[in-house]
Amino acid sequence: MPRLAISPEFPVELGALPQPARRDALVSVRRFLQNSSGAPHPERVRGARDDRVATLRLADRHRGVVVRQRDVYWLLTVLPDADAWAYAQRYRFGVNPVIGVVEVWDAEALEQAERAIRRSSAVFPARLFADTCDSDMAELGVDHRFLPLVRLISDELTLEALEPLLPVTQYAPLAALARGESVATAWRELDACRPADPPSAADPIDPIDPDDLAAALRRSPDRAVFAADVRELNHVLDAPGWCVFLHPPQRRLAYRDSYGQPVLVTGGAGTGKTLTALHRAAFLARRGAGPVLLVTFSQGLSTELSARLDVLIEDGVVRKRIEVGNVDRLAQRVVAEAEGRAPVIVGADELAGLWRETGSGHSPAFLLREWEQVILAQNLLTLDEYLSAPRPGRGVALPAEERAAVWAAVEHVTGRLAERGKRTLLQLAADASILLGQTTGDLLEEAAPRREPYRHIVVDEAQDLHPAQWRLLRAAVPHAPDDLFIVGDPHQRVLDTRVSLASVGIDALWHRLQVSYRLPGEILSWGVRLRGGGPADGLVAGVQELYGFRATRHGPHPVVRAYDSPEDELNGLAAHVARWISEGVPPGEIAVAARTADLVRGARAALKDTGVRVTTLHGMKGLEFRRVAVIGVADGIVPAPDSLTPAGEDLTARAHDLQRERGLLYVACTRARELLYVSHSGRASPFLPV
Ligand SMILES: Nc1ncnc2c1ncn2[C@@H]1O[C@H](COP(=O)(O)OP(=O)(O)OP(=O)(O)O)[C@@H](O)[C@H]1O
Repeated sequence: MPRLAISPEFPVELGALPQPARRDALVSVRRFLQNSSGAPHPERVRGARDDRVATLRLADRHRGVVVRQRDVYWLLTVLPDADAWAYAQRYRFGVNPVIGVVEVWDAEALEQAERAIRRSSAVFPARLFADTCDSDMAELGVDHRFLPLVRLISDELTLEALEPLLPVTQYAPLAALARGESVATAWRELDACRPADPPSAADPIDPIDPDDLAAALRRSPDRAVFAADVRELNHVLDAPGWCVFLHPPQRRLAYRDSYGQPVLVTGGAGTGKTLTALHRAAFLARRGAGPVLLVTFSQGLSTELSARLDVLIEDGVVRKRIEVGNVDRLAQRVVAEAEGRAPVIVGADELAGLWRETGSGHSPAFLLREWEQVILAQNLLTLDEYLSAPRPGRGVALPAEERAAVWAAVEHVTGRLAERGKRTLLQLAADASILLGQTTGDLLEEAAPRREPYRHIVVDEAQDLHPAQWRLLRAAVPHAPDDLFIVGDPHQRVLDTRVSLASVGIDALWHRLQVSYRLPGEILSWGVRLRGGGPADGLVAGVQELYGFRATRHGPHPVVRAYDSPEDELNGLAAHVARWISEGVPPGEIAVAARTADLVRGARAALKDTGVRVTTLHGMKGLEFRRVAVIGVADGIVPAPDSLTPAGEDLTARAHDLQRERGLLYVACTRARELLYVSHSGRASPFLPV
């Protein structure tokens, strides 16, 4: 019986075939797997650069391309006959001698490039890799057949031009050397291409045989998934690619056997943080050590994540072990269970009224911020604690007598809330963490009943959680291996909270994802300029840069359109969206976002009956679409003037507000997988890159 491995491209190419070719190809692949009668035979390809390559006739005028070694067949693609033969002749396949994963070479294009490089090397004597000796090259896994060409490369641009023709395992270490990095750094670039942790002395694996393609395929789950039977084959072919083929850094993080301490994964927009979190939750649930909570920002996002888990996890019993929700819901449940009834949350207007009653001389917004960002954030319980507490992020010094007045105001408000039986959401989180932190039963009894409701918590969109919410999460899971797996991006913060995990008692191991698989380079670099490219704080101690954040493909540049009036702008939007739909983009893959509710209403009216999603900038968080339009990106709208602290009141707070508004626009603009359209009428928002 043949052993069949499927590449990530195959299900995509199969899905793109017209019927009935698609149906016939599917039947042929099943027959091939089962070796049943009528199964296609491998046919050699004349002129193939790799003599292990063959084609399988899968449907009328359509062929699959396979690489064969012994009984293993790696099914790469399915194409019309002529294209399949051309594909089969073009590529060769190898094994990285250092990390043992498969390598795909665009051999035909490389031969052409080699001729050009030889010609230019006769003219330009410079050699980019003159300082790296052959043994270092071997240590970096540089292919011995490729090395003579590497030696002729004269500059970085030539190397960059070769990137699409080379396996990433060859390009990444060479690119690091070309940037002037050390051999050790270049080796780390290669190491990052491993889909699993390197073998340890305690757990050695078979040594790497560069001729053993089948073993290399088993080490390359991002390039090949083995299907043992028709059920597994159907899963690989039917499930979305993200369920089956994780990129190596994502897989390493999601499927590490165990972490001895909490883990934090940060990364730019579209680097696969949410996917990694979903796979980690699925992995932990399959292991079955106890209930898993997957926490995200909003109710809307948790519905989205729930639906994706349903797709990812086929086994209903495993799926049931994961609860998806947001922190507010968790807090509500814990408090409701303890108090026997649902807690009542105070409305924003009522709360502002209570602050006004205090007559403290500060605005309700100032008092609320002081309460949430200083007092609740640090869990300050007495005036003395408050008097001596630092006030990070607050630009106006508060002398002792003013602090006493603020404290009195807070006591007034909390007192009135208590009388009315109401709380804010942050108070609720604080109450819930206290309830979970209380010991129960006899303290002398060794096996006191545990209060933590979960064995594992996985957190998505972590950048916007408040310290009170972190304390609740910490209290909801016991200190044990694999307790907390946290993903987030401080550059996408849309709330005021800036908390380092260490400050809330979470000592996390920090990993980074750097490659955006969502964004084309053009949207990514425009977005980085919009975001300011500068560092952001939060989650880790100190700041994080966007440096190193990169894309894997190209696309159109973002379109920025200026209109004379808001009416023209809406007409322009309607015309663009109509064109996109006429180009065949499904309306569900288009989103329109704006800063204000008025603009959202206007856009909804202009796009009535199109089926396109229209939402606020906040509503775009965590989502993804093929095409995105962000409208009303004008001065006076973005940043929203009434969300900014007056400069006269607190300059630092104002600077933070501006960062938050910038982050919000950045989040909305980085939802586009394919095309981004931004418009304004009147003067452009000061955030837009020039
Ligand atoms: N392994 C993968 N297979 C297929 N697609 C992927 C993979 N990794 C990332 N992508 C693409 O990138 C997108 C981004 O993934 P994900 O939503 O997990 O990123 P993120 O880092 O959480 O993004 P953000 O922070 O911007 O919300 C996916 O929806 C998908 O289009």
